[in-house]
Amino acid sequence: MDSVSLSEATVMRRTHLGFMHSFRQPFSGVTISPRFCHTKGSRAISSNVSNTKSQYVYGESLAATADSDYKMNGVSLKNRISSVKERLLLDAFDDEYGGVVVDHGKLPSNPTVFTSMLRNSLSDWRRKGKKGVWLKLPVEQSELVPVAVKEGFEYHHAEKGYVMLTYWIPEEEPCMLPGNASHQVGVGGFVLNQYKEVLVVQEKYCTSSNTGLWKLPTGFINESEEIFSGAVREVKEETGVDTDFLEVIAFRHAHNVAFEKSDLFFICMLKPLSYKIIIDNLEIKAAKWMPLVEFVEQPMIKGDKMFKRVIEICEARLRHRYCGLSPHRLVSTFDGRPSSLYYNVVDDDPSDSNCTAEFY
Ligand SMILES: NC(=O)c1ccc[n+]([C@@H]2O[C@H](COP(=O)([O-])OP(=O)(O)OC[C@H]3O[C@@H](n4cnc5c(N)ncnc54)[C@H](O)[C@@H]3O)[C@@H](O)[C@H]2O)c1
Repeated sequence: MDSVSLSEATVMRRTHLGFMHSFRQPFSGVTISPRFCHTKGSRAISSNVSNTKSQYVYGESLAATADSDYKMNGVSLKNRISSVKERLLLDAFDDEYGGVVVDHGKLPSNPTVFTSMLRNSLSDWRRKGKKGVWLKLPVEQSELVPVAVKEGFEYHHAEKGYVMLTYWIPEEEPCMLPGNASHQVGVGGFVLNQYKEVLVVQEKYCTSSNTGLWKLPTGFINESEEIFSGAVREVKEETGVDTDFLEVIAFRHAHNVAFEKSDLFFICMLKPLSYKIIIDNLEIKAAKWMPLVEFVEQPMIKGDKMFKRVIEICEARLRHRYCGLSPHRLVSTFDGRPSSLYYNVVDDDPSDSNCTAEFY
């Protein structure tokens, strides 16, 4: 109990006595800590209040009194009572699907208090017909995870700083909560210079069958990063070469790639803006400009259906016989978010087409 705050201790004792029973205790018999009674914009109930007004009790009879907006020391008792009751429930926001999102910034630190508040909240949400519950538990409060799991919550996803758990309340309806993100998103840069040389790397860590292979620079895009800027960043990080994004030439969709996750791999055509190579020693063993014909002749590229096809597509693009997808920034009124729509030719506006863009 040493890390339990006064307010949490109060909740714990109530829990022990029984929820409604403790509510029926007269003011004089209940220790109310200033923090427990504190509401936004009003002062805490002081101990002399409880002595003076000891005839008023929690529960239905007090609620009746509170409804008439009885005042103690000039402060509305009605507000105070609802504040005390709310403190026994977890703070949560409604979501647009009839569910609730628990405010992780206001979680109690003590697992016993959390157990009680979670149970009360689940009953309350069930009574109100709520559906899905989202509970984000920060890593600093990881001791609350087993409590939530014991109450029936399931893991949804985790990041470095938290684990997200969910609970589906309606027993008669199938769970409609969406699953965790199902894909990782990768990018590869096809960068060609004026001598028809392609920018290639040898990876430091790769399967034995790929040892010695000269390949396109590849990597993963970061959270909230655009495909076009992720490709430019990856090429810069691995080779030191600055580029301009031109087009998405093709993308590959594969499954069960990393811990059962699927993989979207966008092959991007980039225009070189610099030529000097400075490799990233952590990831890359070597990098160079390699004649395209030599690159294609590598047995691993020649024998790989996907890479062979990718090179064919890139060559067709060089001859203006093929057109990739270029990003167009727009805001959709559907969700109000700025986003990138990738497309190629717009028939009635040839200037919008990127098929004429040069590569170097
Ligand atoms: N590498 C290829 O030859 C190749 C071929 C086809 C498609 N792709 C696509 O390229 C995209 C990126 O793949 P990639 O092969 O460049 O990524 P990768 O697996 O090489 O990972 C990128 C970097 O992340 C780090 N990393 C990844 N997993 C790690 C781990 N378990 N421990 C420590 N460090 C780790 C390493 O620094 C690594 O260089 C994917 O979409 C993939 O499908 C790559």
